[in-house]
Amino acid sequence: MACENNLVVKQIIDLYSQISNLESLKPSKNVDTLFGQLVSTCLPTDTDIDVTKIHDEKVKDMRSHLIKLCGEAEGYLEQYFSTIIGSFEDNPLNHLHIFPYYNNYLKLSKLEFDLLAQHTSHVPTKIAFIGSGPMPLTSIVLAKFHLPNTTIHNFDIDSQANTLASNLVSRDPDLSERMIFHTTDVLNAKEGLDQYDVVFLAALVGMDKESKVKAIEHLEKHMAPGAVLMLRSAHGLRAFLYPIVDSCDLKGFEVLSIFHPSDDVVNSVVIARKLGGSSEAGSSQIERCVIMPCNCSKIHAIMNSRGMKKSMIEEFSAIE
Ligand SMILES: C[S@@+](CC[C@H](N)C(=O)[O-])C[C@H]1O[C@@H](n2cnc3c(N)ncnc32)[C@H](O)[C@@H]1O
Repeated sequence: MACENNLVVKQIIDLYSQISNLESLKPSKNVDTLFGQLVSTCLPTDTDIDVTKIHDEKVKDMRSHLIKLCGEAEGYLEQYFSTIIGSFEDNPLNHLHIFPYYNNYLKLSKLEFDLLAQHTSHVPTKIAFIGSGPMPLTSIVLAKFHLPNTTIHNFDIDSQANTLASNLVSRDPDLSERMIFHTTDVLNAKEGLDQYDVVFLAALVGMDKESKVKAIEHLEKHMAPGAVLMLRSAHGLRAFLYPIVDSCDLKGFEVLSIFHPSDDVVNSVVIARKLGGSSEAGSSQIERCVIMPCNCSKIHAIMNSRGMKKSMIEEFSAIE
């Protein structure tokens, strides 16, 4: 059945028309309800919906506009809660649980940390997070719970986002030292990008394929050979909320793995390594993988050891 006739897609189109008619995307009962319904409509993973196979131009245009609306609303939501949490007299980091999606970030950051640990042999000393936002929860969770000796440089195009974010960590004796903020468009960040062991690229940096690839190409040009790039993508219905990063978008990188969660962590995670690193073994595999066509991935459906429902992990290796 054509995807656009799918009942769930029809529900998404209906929610899109309500959201796109909203006066404002700033948090309110109505905005929260609509986006809550949208997220829960897009969460199920037991569908065979592949947005890349949608041919109806209207649905394709709807999807690209909906992704932008979601990004705008996410920015307002972070701004709103960062202002509230930052206004506490004591350490604002004691109140992060007030943010409605805090638990999702705890799970997403743990997932990203686990993938990082699986593919790197040493603890990163310096990480860059591109698109950190007014609520830099990924950086905060990584620094607080997983990487106690790592410095995280947060880059955001929006100076107000950085003002709110640095206020959040300013009264924390540890993170006020290890969280640094830079206001710049990623495309203008050149010097120094080669000093990071790991670079994260937020889902909202590059809201369409063209700008996402532009950001990736820029990072490929300035990152150190062998450094790791962590990106966020989307799979199935969740690709109505966030842009997809394909292995083909990552020229100059070895794609190590793509993880599609099946719980309420919305984003898929992509981990890649910039070519030209030192490990011999890796380089031979790197060449094979980069030269191989995009479908060089083998999809393994695995029962996740943590008892989650079947998740999807794509390990990249040369086709036998
Ligand atoms: C809302 S945050 C989401 C990230 C989330 N706070 C986290 O911890 O994973 C995404 C941020 O990306 C920033 N952004 C978008 N495009 C960018 C660009 N080209 N360069 C730098 N930052 C960008 C936006 O200003 C926004 O604050």
